Amino acid sequence: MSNAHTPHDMSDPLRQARRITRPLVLVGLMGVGKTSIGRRLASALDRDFVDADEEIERAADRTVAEIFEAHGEAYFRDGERRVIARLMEEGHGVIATGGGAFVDPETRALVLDQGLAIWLDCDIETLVERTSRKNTRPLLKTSDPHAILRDLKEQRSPVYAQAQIHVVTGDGPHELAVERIIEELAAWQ
Ligand SMILES: Nc1ncnc2c1ncn2[C@@H]1O[C@H](COP(=O)(O)OP(=O)(O)O)[C@@H](O)[C@H]1O
Ligand SMILES: O=C(O)C1=C[C@@H](OP(=O)(O)O)[C@@H](O)[C@H](O)C1
Ligand SMILES: [Mg+2]
Repeated sequence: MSNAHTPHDMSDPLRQARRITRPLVLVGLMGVGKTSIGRRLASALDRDFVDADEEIERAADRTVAEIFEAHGEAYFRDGERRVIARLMEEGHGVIATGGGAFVDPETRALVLDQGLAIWLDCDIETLVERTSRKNTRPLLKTSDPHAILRDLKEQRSPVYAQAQIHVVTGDGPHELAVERIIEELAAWQ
C-alpha cells in the first residue's frame, strides 16, 4: 500500500536526516562533487544551499582564479576563512566548501563544533577526469594535474578524515551520492 505523496510517507532516512539542524558542510578534494552534490542534497532536504567559492567570488567581485593570480593563495585563504565564518554564523542548511578550506585549523574547528562535516571521497582517476572539464581551478593549471591531486589526497586525507561523516562516492550519478549521504545522516545522531 502506497500513499507516496503524504509527508508521513517520506522515506525514513530522509525524515531522520531532516532532523539535523546544524549546517551540513561538504569537504573533500576538487572535483569530488561538493558543489553539485551539495546543491542536490540541500534540495532533497528542503534546506538552503551556499557555495563558499561563489560567496568569495561575490565578495571579491573576482573569480577564484583571478584572486590567486592577483594576490596569491595565502590571500585567497584569508578571504575563504572569513567568508566561511560568516556563512556558519548565518546558519545555512548546506554549505559546499572549496577543497582547501577544511585544512585551515580555524575553519575546521568552527565547522566541527557548529556544523556537521561530510567528507566526500572518490578515486583520483575520477577526480582528474571531472576537473579536466573546466580550467577554473588554479591549483590544477599544471602539466600534471594527476600528480597534484594524488599529492593533495595524501596530504589532506588525514585532515578530511576528521569530518564526522565519510561518504565514498563512485562515478555513479549525483542522486546516488545524495542517497548515500542521506543514509549516513540518518544513521548519525
Ligand atoms: N557523482 C557525480 N557523478 C557525475 N558527475 C559528477 C559527480 N560529482 C561531480 N560531478 C561532476 O564533476 C564536476 C565537478 O564537480 P563539483 O561539484 O564542481 O566538485 P567540487 O565542488 O567538489 O570541486 C562537475 O561537472 C560535476 O557535475
Ligand atoms: O582544493 C583547493 O585548494 C581548492 C579547491 C577549489 O574548490 P573546489 O574544491 O570546489 O574545486 C577552490 O576553492 C580553489 O581552486 C582551491
Ligand atoms: Mg566546488
